[in-house]
Amino acid sequence: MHIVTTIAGSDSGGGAGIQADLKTFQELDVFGTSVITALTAQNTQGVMDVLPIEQAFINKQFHALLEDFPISAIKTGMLFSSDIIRTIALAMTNLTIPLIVDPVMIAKGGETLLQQEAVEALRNNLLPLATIVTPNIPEAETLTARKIETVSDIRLAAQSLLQLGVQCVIIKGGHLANKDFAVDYVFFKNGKSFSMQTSRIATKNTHGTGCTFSAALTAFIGRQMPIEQAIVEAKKFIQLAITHNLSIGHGNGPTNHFAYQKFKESCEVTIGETQ
Ligand SMILES: Nc1ncnc2c1ncn2[C@@H]1O[C@H](COP(=O)(O)OP(=O)(O)OP(=O)(O)O)[C@@H](O)[C@H]1O
Ligand SMILES: Cc1ncc(COP(=O)(O)O)c(N)n1
Repeated sequence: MHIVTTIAGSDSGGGAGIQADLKTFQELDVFGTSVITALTAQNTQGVMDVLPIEQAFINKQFHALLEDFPISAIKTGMLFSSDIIRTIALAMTNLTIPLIVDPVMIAKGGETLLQQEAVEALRNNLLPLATIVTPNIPEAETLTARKIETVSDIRLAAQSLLQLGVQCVIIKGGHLANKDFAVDYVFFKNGKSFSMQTSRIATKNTHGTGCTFSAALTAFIGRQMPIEQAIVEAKKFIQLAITHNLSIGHGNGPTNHFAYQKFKESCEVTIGETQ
């Protein structure tokens, strides 16, 4: 059994954060473990409050796992503060476990999940240790201090992130003006790149899409799947989870983690160039 870890915030509403990650891990046959960085009082309508966990206790959770389990992949989600980021980065130094960093910054409702002052720590302390980083367009803009409006801007932003030492950058194109397709752009350190296109699902139930995508990627990487295949399978997982989204709650409902196992054979991802 492959064992993977999510280092993220708890979403009491169950659609994002630790809860989305563990549901995804379960569906993909890996054993999920967790380090909780913050509690959120949250539902499909928004984040009411955030309670960060003390650094020393985050450290204890992480070391409890490292001492007992042969972890095969780790992901990070909501990290909230520069202190928490530095704690995780320090614990990750000298580990050779693949690290997937989802640079969560702002919730769908606009609430802060990463303090402004923590962006530098994310760039300087954690990204150099990352195997894969998965920003959406606003996150990539914040991390690179560049405006992104075209595919050529995406390429420049990815190059700037690769220069920090990240092995692979996936920029999720959900915020580009494209009503028909959801296109993500993948860039590797060795210069290779490709795009992944699926049909855009018209739904408001997209709570936790970023968390679920990066958790699926972590599960496939943890299962030792080759990285390019893992990225495409994770795109299939999130496409099916959004297609079969759940209308629960009064706001932005969650995605459906059960859909992939049922429908994976029928999901098409079109691979293209990044021009
Ligand atoms: N409506 C949608 N239909 C199909 N895929 C989507 C949709 N919304 C997001 N995705 C995909 O879900 C994955 C996670 O996207 P994520 O939500 O983190 O980023 P985004 O789409 O760029 O931003 P946001 O959803 O915050 O507008 C990506 O693969 C993205 O392309
Ligand atoms: C605890 C927590 N972590 C992350 C998100 C972001 O969710 P999304 O995946 O929709 O960007 C969230 N709303 N809450």
